[in-house]
Amino acid sequence: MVSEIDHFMDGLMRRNPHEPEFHQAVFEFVETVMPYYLDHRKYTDARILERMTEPDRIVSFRIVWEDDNGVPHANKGFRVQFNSSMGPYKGGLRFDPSVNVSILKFLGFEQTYKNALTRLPMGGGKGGSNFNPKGRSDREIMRFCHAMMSELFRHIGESTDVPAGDIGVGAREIGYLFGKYKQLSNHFTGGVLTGKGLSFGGSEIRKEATGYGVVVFAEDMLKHHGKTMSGKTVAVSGSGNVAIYAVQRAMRMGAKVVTVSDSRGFAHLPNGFTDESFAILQDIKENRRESLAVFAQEAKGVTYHAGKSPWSVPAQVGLPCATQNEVDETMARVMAKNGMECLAEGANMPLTAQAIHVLKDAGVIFGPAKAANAGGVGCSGLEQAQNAQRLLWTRDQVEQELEKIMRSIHEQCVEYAPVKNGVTDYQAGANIASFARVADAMIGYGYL
Ligand SMILES: NC(=O)C1=CN([C@@H]2O[C@H](COP(=O)(O)OP(=O)(O)OC[C@H]3O[C@@H](n4cnc5c(N)ncnc54)[C@H](O)[C@@H]3O)[C@@H](O)[C@H]2O)C=CC1
Ligand SMILES: O=C(O)CCC(=O)C(=O)O
Repeated sequence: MVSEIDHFMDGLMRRNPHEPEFHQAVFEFVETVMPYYLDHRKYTDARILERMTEPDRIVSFRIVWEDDNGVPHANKGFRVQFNSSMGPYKGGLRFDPSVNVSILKFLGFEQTYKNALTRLPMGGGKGGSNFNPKGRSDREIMRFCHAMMSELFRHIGESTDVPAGDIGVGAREIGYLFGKYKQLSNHFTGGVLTGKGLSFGGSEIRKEATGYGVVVFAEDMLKHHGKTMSGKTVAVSGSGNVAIYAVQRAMRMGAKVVTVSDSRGFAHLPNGFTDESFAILQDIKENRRESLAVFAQEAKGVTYHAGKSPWSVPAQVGLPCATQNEVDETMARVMAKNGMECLAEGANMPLTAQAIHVLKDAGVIFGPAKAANAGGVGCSGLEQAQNAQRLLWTRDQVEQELEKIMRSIHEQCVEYAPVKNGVTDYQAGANIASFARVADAMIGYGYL
């Protein structure tokens, strides 16, 4: 088995040199899917693994925008349209200086299998720009978004490719992007972007959906192993869209949330978040767009640790919600030693491959991103459904549908997952269940 995996990865790395994040995402998938793949001749005969690791296409373009001093800047823009077997390409846009083709290919690949698990008609894609929104004024963000859409609009559409938010892209940016799309196309096509404002075709709960979904999934995993979230100490990383609503949902489930972080350090709340400290965090991050150091000054019972990650704080549940590869093997050992029982990935690929092995070997229940954080894109699918119906569902309706999606993902994982020492292998379950769904669709289309 190891030699088949190595052989496959050698070929992939030769065909896609200098793309470490893409190699990592494919390895994490192939490592668990290979035995199932080799057991089914319909897949091996169709060379389906080789085919599904090559994106349908990658669009790359220049974005020129003007800053507040009238100086022009040029950034790179991309859209990776990875796989449309399950439906129109669907996945977020990321604005961050680190954005490159390797990162967007890893994200587009992961998105394809995540979206398949939702069972909604969505293919996988991802895009973005190396534009750094930090420190930019609202006007500059608007001009950048308008400039980006001047090219992106040619490549997207409600039945072609439907972008949404990701790191650095929230409701404000989606509003500017949608406004420009509407102007250029002279169509009000709600279903072309998701994460829109509620007054122009957005959905209730989309803002909260990823963070809420992560906690619902963690609770399902705990329950499946005879445990519960209530009373547990929870460490969260990040303090953006996913992290904020993971904190809120975990608090509502009776957990004590003791950390949040950003790229400059982490905030420690030994007695856990209160409604008051949560409201301050939300205001600082969503309205004032300030750093966690400010949060630590304004909220009671908070210490700030510059330049450190939150994983040395003992917790029974870990929710990494910041970015890729934020947890390495050493941190995973610390988590396991400190008694972690369950970890659900809120961010995409926050754990290195070695970190996942350390946690699984220590018997920690591990929820991979493509299952645990699928609530965001699941709710985007519900937004598209509302746009197609020209209706706005109530908060309760959306929340019920979203919980159904998360529960169904948990069931699919359990159906396909091996069990080792009494612990369900959700990583293998999520990968095999989604592989089978995408592979069967691709085979159904013939050799394309
Ligand atoms: N927004 C969504 O609906 C979904 C987002 N995700 C993933 O969740 C993660 C977070 O995304 P959002 O919350 O939407 O973005 P965001 O832009 O709202 O927040 C990102 C957070 O991560 C922190 N961060 C960024 N780079 C970091 C670094 N190098 N080290 C430490 N912290 C860092 C930022 O300070 C911020 O707190 C990403 O991996 C994203 O791909 C996954 C599913 C859906
Ligand atoms: O809502 C969406 O379409 C995309 C969400 C996303 O980017 C993700 O799941 O990583």
